[in-house]
Amino acid sequence: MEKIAENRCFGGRQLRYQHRSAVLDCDMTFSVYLPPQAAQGKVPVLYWLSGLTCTDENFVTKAGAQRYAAEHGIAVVAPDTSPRGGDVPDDPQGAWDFGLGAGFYVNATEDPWAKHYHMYDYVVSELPSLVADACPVDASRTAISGHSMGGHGAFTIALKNPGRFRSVSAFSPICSPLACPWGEKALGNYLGDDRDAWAAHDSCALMRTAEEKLPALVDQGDADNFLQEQLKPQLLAQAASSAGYPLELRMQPGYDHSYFFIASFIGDHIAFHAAHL
Ligand SMILES: N[C@@H](CCC(=O)N[C@@H](CSC=O)C(=O)NCC(=O)O)C(=O)O
Repeated sequence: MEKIAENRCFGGRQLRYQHRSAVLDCDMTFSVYLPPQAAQGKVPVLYWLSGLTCTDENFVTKAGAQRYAAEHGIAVVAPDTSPRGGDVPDDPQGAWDFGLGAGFYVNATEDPWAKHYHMYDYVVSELPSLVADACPVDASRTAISGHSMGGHGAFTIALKNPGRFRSVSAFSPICSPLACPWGEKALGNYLGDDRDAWAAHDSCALMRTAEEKLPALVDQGDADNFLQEQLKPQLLAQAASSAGYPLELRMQPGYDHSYFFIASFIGDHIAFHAAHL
C-alpha cells in the first residue's frame, strides 16, 4: 500500500492511500482523516460510505467533516464506491446509477460483475485490515455512516455484522433497494433475479429481524428530488417501529440531496457517533 497524498487539516492529517485489492482484483484508492489526538495513541474510527458517482474524494472535499472529527478525536475512513480500472465492466449504456461508482456494497454473483464487484467484502473485511495496519485506530470503537447508496451500505453492513459497530447513521439513504428503481437495477444485475437474495441487502428487511439494536440516526431533506421514487424513508421508519429499533429519523425542511445538505448536518452526525464511541 502506498500513501499518495497527505495534507495538514484542523491539526490532524488528511491522508490518501492506493493499494492492490485482492477482494476486488484491481487497484483502489481510499482516504483517511486522522485527528490531532491520533498523534498520542489509537482513536475511534468512523467509516463513511459515499453515494452513486462518488469516489473517496467527494466526502473529503465537500462535507467539511474534518473540523468535527478533530474536535471529537475520531478518524474517518472514506473508500471508493466501486472497483475501478480499465478491465472493470461498467453499465453497458454508460448510465451513472450502475457499474463504476455504483457498487451498492454487495458481492456480485452474476457475470460479468462477479469478477470485481465485491464491495461488501471490501468494506467489511479488506479495508478495515488495511486501515488497522496503516493507522492508529481502535477497531473496537467503530461506527458507520453514509449517503444515499452509501446510507444503504452503512445500514445493511451494520445490520449484517452485529457486535462490529457502536452506532450507525445516514443522510438520505436508499432505504429499500427491493422497492426502488436504483435498487432493482443494481441488485438485479449484481445478484440475479432471486429477490430473496436481494433481501439480504435491504435495510428494511434486515431491521425487521435484527437482534442487535444500535443507536441509529437518519437525516433526510424534504426537498430531495430522489425522495419519493428512490429513497422512501417512511419504509425504514415503519420497519424500525415494528421491530422496536431505536431509529431517529429527522426530516429537514428545504434541504436537497446534495453535499450542501451533508455539510449542514455532518457535525450532528459526528457528535452522535462520538457519544457512542
Ligand atoms: N449525476 C447525477 C447525480 C448523482 C448524484 O446525485 N449522486 C450523489 C449520490 S446519489 C445516491 O447514491 C452524490 O453524492 N454525488 C456526488 C456529489 O459530489 O454531489 C445527475 O446528473 O443527476
